[in-house]
Amino acid sequence: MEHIGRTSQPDKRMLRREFLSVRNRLTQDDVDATGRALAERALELAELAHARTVAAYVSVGSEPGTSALLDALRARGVRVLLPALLPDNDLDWGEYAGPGSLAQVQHGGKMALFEPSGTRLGPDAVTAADVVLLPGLAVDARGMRLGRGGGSYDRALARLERAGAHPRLVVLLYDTEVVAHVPAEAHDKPVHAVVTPSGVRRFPSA
Ligand SMILES: Nc1nc2c(c(=O)[nH]1)N(C=O)[C@@H](CNc1ccc(C(=O)N[C@@H](CCC(=O)O)C(=O)O)cc1)CN2
Ligand SMILES: Nc1ncnc2c1ncn2[C@@H]1O[C@H](COP(=O)(O)OP(=O)(O)OP(=O)(O)O)[C@@H](O)[C@H]1O
Repeated sequence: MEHIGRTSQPDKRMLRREFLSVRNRLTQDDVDATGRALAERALELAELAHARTVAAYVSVGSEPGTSALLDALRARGVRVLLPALLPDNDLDWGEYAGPGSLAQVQHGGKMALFEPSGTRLGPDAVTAADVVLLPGLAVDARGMRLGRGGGSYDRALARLERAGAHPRLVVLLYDTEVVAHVPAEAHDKPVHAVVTPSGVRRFPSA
C-alpha cells in the first residue's frame, strides 16, 4: 500500500502546485467575494439546513473564504467543530465560539492556521458531525478530492468509516477547481458534493 501511495504522489504534487499557483494570483477582493458567494450557496444545501453539528475549517490565504459561512451556521444555532492540526497531521477538534475564539498557530514549516482556542474534544469528535466541510484544491467527476497532501482529512474520513458514521461530505472550491479527473489512491474517499461560488454540484456517491 505504501508503495502504491508513493508511485502516484508525483502526479498529485505537480497538480497541487498548479492549482495553488492559480489561487496565488487571486486578490483579497476575489477571496472575500468568493467567501460571500460560497456561504450563500452552501446555506441553500438541504443537508446544512438540517444539520445540528457541522465540522468545518477556517480558511487561510487564498483558500475560498469560510468565515461568512462559519458565522452564519453559528447564528443558526449549529454546533460548528473546527480542526486543530496534531504533530502527526491527524486532526483534533474544538468548538467554534466566534471569531474571537480562534488562535493563529504556526505548525513548523506548514501554513499558519486559525484553530479553536477552547477545549480540545479529541480526534473522534468529528464522528458527531452531520456534515463535514472539507478543504481541497480540486475535485473530479467522481467526487475524488485532491487535498493539501497532509493526509489529515484522509485520516478523519477513515475514522468516520471505522465509527460507522456517514456524514455528508462537502468540499468548498473555486469554480475552476471542479475538473474531469484527479489522481486517486486506495485511501482516497469520494465526497458527496462540491460548493463553489456558482452553485452546488452533487456526485454519483451522493
Ligand atoms: N484552512 C485550512 N485548515 C486546515 C486544512 C486546510 O487545508 N486548510 N487542513 C487540511 O488538511 C488541515 C491541516 N492540515 C495540513 C496539512 C498540511 C499542511 C501543509 O502545510 N502542507 C504543505 C505541503 C505538504 C506536502 O505537500 O507534503 C504545504 O501546503 O505547503 C497544512 C495543513 C486542517 N486545517
Ligand atoms: N487513514 C490514514 N491513516 C494514516 N495515513 C494516511 C491515511 N490515509 C492517507 N494517509 C497518508 O497521508 C498522506 C497524504 O495523502 P494524500 O496525498 O491523499 O493527501 P490529501 O488527500 O491530499 O490530503 P488531506 O487528506 O489532508 O486533504 C499519504 O502519505 C497517505 O499514505
